[in-house]
Amino acid sequence: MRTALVIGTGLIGTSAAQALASRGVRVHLADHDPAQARTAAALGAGTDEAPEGPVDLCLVAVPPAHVATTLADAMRRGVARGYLDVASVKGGPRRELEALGLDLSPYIGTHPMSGRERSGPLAATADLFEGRPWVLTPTRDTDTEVLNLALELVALCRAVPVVMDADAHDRAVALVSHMPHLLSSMVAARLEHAEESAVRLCGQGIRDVTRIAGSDPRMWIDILSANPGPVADLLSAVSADLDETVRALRSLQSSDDEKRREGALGVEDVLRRGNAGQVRVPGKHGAAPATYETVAVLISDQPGELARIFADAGAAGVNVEDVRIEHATGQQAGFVQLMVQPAAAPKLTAALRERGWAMRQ
Ligand SMILES: NC(=O)C1=CN([C@@H]2O[C@H](COP(=O)(O)OP(=O)(O)OC[C@H]3O[C@@H](n4cnc5c(N)ncnc54)[C@H](O)[C@@H]3O)[C@@H](O)[C@H]2O)C=CC1
Ligand SMILES: O=C(O)C(=O)Cc1ccc(O)cc1
Repeated sequence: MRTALVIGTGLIGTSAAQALASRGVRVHLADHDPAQARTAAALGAGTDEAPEGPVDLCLVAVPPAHVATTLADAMRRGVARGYLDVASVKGGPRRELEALGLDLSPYIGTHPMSGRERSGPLAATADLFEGRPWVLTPTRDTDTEVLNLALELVALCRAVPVVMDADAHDRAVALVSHMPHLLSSMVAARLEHAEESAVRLCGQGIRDVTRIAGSDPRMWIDILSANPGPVADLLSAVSADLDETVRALRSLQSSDDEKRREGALGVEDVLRRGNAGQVRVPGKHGAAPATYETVAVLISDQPGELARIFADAGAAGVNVEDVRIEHATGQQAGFVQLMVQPAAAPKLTAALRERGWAMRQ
């Protein structure tokens, strides 16, 4: 692939454009808000000048409700040899395109399973998709040349291609993305009017559970509107679990020993089923869950501290597999938890200590 046009230069469009541009593809950037395309260009994602002739691949990265009209417009103008979108839902946009009566052989619906709770080009990073699944939903009618272009895009973004049927994809993401998103919002919503004295006790657990509740509601209304049935089915199963758990907790309040035993069994049941589900969540790069050792380093809230730690870990020859930041409430300091292979932990601890970092024992 030598040339590409990215329409919609927000988080996903700009991240993909940066990855392509960094690997030698000439990328053109377009957005209905020209300032977004200018910002993406300034971030090294390509040029905001229009291409002179058809490009190899047109990637549409606009909110789901605008995908079909944006694609239809681009296809009618003949801007590319192949057309992809990246929307978080796949069945609806395809049906909308079919209803518009277009030849869909040069189109594939795709979905990179990677993102963030922040929007816009300033949140983009060229490595956003590295090691993450990128779903492709070709059909019998898809042009082979376009499928090859899509696979090339996924490879250039260092993602892992996964081929699926569009409706099967929508049921799967209802389970692993859309239903969890709503639950995250519901947990976070309990904090809105909570006492400050309670909120200041927040630790890493609630940060993990509520991170995605910070996402743009306009985008999520679009996503959920295009997948309401599968999400409602899952939420109703969760609702049954909630009812059971409330009953169990009420039994635990009883003065009757037998009732309290029943209550404890009910609570244990949901916790154990949670354990069984949690171990199925793949680790980084879609591999089996890995057990890392955590090395915790004290940092002050100053610019460049994190970059220095990563540089020192790199100089010690240790690969940091994952990272978490634990802010100390009300202080200008916190701990960075570096997750590394267990065998590398003593080496990293020694190297960082030698370079003057304060380590948590
Ligand atoms: N946010 C995430 O974590 C993920 C999002 N997606 C999908 O990627 C797509 C883009 O999402 P984000 O990049 O997060 O959104 P974003 O809000 O960061 O960017 C969307 C961009 O599209 C532009 N836009 C809106 N309507 C347009 C139109 N009609 N023509 C041209 N440009 C238009 C906006 O100005 C904005 O720059 C969505 O379909 C979303 O479902 C897929 C995977 C992850
Ligand atoms: O922030 C995260 O961890 C996400 O999982 C973001 C995300 C949002 C929407 C998608 O369609 C895919 C991924």
